[in-house]
Amino acid sequence: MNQPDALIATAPDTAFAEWRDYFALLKPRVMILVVFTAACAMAVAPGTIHPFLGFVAILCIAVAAGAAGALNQWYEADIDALMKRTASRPLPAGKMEPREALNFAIALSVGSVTMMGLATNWVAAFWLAVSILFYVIVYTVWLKRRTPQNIVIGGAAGAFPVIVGWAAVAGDTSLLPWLLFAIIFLWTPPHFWALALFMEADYSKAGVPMLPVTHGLAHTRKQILGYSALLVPITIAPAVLGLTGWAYGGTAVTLGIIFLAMAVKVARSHSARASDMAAEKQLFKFSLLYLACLFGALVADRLLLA
Ligand code: HEM
Ligand SMILES: CC(C)=CCC/C(C)=C/CC/C(C)=C/COP(=O)(O)OP(=O)(O)O
Repeated sequence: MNQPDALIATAPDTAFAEWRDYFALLKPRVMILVVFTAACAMAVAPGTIHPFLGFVAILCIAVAAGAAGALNQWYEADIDALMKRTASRPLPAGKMEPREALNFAIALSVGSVTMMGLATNWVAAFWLAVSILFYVIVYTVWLKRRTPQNIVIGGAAGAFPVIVGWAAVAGDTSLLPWLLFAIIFLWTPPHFWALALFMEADYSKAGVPMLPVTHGLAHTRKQILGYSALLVPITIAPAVLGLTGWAYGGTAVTLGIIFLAMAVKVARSHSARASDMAAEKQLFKFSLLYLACLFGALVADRLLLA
């Protein structure tokens, strides 16, 4: 092959980004649980919303979460290119021009916030804008490359959507939605650090100061247990305060015992190789099921009481 032919064969094809690439830019798998928690908050919020407007509100939260994920990928294509888990994303893989991704993400951000304001109310639209800005500016631009506390503070981004969902129906916020916010806020460190333990090599290679990279595996395991111990009482608080029934409370206690048992197993583990980290992988997977079941129970509890 002469030189120009070789270039054509290996150069990334950014001319024709496909719909699949745009879809991948939205981090759709993570979005599902974010949207689910927000939809559950909508279901238990006081007030009524027309089913069509409720659907539009959920769509706006999904689009905003996707837009924030796209802005995140636009900003950190350099580190995504260095990590095995993220190297095949559309930007590091050269399937899309950065400018295309940025325009797409800005259009979706502005569109979703505006649509939320028009379809529901501007309190919900305000918190939706805060969610996007928190994920992009506070987490991605400001904290991610600077401090291992990045996900503790930045984790609020993933907790705001429940406030958005609640406000879309109720028009304002109250104690219960802020407790739901606190649940996701405290859940995020065990969720993410369990994964970061077995992905430590990737983050270390990319120079991202995640806790296992900066403070080691043993310290991270202790922090996971500490945050889990804070999380479980907060999940039970809505029932204790009489804001939910005991169907939710009982589920929170049961799930909490399982979550704590798994976190203890992680804290006791000494594995240094990702391939030996069964307890960490189990906790990461369970963290997803845990949050889904907890929010599902919140809705089921409300239906039982109705
Ligand atoms: C700052 C906060 C958070 C960080 C840094 C974080 C980080 C991560 C990372 C790195 C992954 C692996 C993604 C992949 O390889 O595809 C992941 C997976 C996941 N996260 Fe989080 N996460 C955070 C908050 C949340 C929140 C708030 C939710 C939902 C409420 C969530 C839901 C999920 C889900 C559902 C997956 C599995 C995706 C899959 O199956 O590929 N995350 N998270
Ligand atoms: C409504 C709205 C704006 C919601 C956004 C909230 C949201 C999805 C928060 C979760 C944050 C998240 C997926 C971080 C992934 O970390 P990372 O970006 O460091 O992961 P990566 O290494 O996979 O890129």
